[in-house]
Amino acid sequence: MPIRSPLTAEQRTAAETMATRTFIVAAPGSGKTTVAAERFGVIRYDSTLDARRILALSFTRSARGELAARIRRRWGSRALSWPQQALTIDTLHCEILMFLLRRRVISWMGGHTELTVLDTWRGQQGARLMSQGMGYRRIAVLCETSVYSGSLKVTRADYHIGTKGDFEKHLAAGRCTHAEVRQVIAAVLDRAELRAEVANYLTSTTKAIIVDEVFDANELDLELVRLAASAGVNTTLIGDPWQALYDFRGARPELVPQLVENEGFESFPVTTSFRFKTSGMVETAEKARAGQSIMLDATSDPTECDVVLSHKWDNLWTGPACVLPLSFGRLDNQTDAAIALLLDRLIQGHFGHSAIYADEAAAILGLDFDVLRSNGAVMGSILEVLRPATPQAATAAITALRAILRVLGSPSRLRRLPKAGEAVQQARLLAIARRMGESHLVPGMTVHQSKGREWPVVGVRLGKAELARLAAGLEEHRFDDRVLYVALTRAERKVVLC
Ligand SMILES: Nc1ncnc2c1ncn2[C@@H]1O[C@H](COP(=O)(O)OP(=O)(O)OP(=O)(O)O)[C@@H](O)[C@H]1O
Repeated sequence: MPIRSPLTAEQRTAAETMATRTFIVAAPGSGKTTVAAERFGVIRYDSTLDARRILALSFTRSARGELAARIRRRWGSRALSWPQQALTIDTLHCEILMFLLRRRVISWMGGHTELTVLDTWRGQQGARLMSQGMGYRRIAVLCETSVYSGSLKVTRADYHIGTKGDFEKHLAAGRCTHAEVRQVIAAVLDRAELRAEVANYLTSTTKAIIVDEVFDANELDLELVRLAASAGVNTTLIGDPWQALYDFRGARPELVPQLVENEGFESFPVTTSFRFKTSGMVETAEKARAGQSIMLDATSDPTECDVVLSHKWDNLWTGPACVLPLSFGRLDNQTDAAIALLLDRLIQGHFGHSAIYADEAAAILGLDFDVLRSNGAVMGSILEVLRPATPQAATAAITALRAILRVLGSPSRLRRLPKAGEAVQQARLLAIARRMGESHLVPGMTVHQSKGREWPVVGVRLGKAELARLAAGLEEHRFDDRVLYVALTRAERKVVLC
């Protein structure tokens, strides 16, 4: 077994407690993920003979990946061998739903017991971008013990299915998204007899759950945690209320203290931060948490930064040309996807890893990402077309891009977009071209993407309103302030304005 890392007394107490309901609250860089990984092994390798799994849970794929990597690094690769698992909570929802279907506790349209669960309806038959006030979207409802289709007013812009026929065709084919899974699980947890089935499933399969970043949990996630804890599953919750960022997933950080109190969790604060290596950073992080005014210095040389962060992707693209953002953001059409793949080629060349959403872009275009990668020279040749950074070069590049994707096997025919759409794509290509002339590029990403990570020097691109919030003093209950807080606390040595 690998040698144990030197944990502080606080960290060790939290990781090794015999308590069965454990709540670990910790500041940035104080070792939340370190303690989560440690506790996983402490419970996994304790002396009790128990064949049930230890389940490490987080809320996004990247956070799950980071937690799994830390567990393996600390305890060796066998630490996560079957039945032990590190999952996103959405995957746990799917697992529970399919258990209920297989056991015929509830039934799905068409009698399916295995489902294809998509991230989004986007690209599926009948799906369109619907925003608030655009009528009703279809949802999954549970009547008695059968899943049917129902409807609900659109309250948040997203790709939804509005017509009953299209929606039911998907359900009858055993196809849904995580949203429908959550709708059904929420209905299941509302019914005592079905809730008891879930409790039985959890206690028979799972000895302990360790939930990292618990302040990103939504109401349903917390209800599942409550059920697991009250059913006797050893439950550890770890997080920092200042770092709750998943509002779009319905995160309800304010409900966590209530759950902790009502269910009798024992609290273990972990206070020493190992991230901050300079007195300046210690002071900045302390002031931010205390709601005191913060003034950041602007850098005259952004290449001194190891990363540049911003709330929104657009804000990174309008910044210095030496900052290469890892994405343009959400992919709304096939041309967006094509340009994301071109950006991926540039990012691969510079940083040796993928652009964010590159695999999603390949999927939208019906391309095999690995085949695309092995044809990297083709994308490289389009970047060369773009290099002069003129409008003519951008037009030539986009024309070549559309033609080449067909050659690479994309079944999609990338049509010209309406004039305004084409102008956006031209501007994006020119923004890529401008970066190609830079000798030193710094990666740019959103604060959401930076969560859980750290760099020596962090640049932040802030607007007037954000600077005003920093000057006024941050408040934990304000979502935008928490985004700023996470951005500031990614730096080990220095955080500067870019
Ligand atoms: N006891 C320790 N001794 C030395 N270094 C430590 C110790 N505990 C954690 N670290 C280091 O501190 C850094 C932050 O740890 P970790 O990522 O676990 O913190 P975190 O609280 O999860 O961070 P975040 O607030 O970003 O989510 C890592 O580089 C980790 O290796």
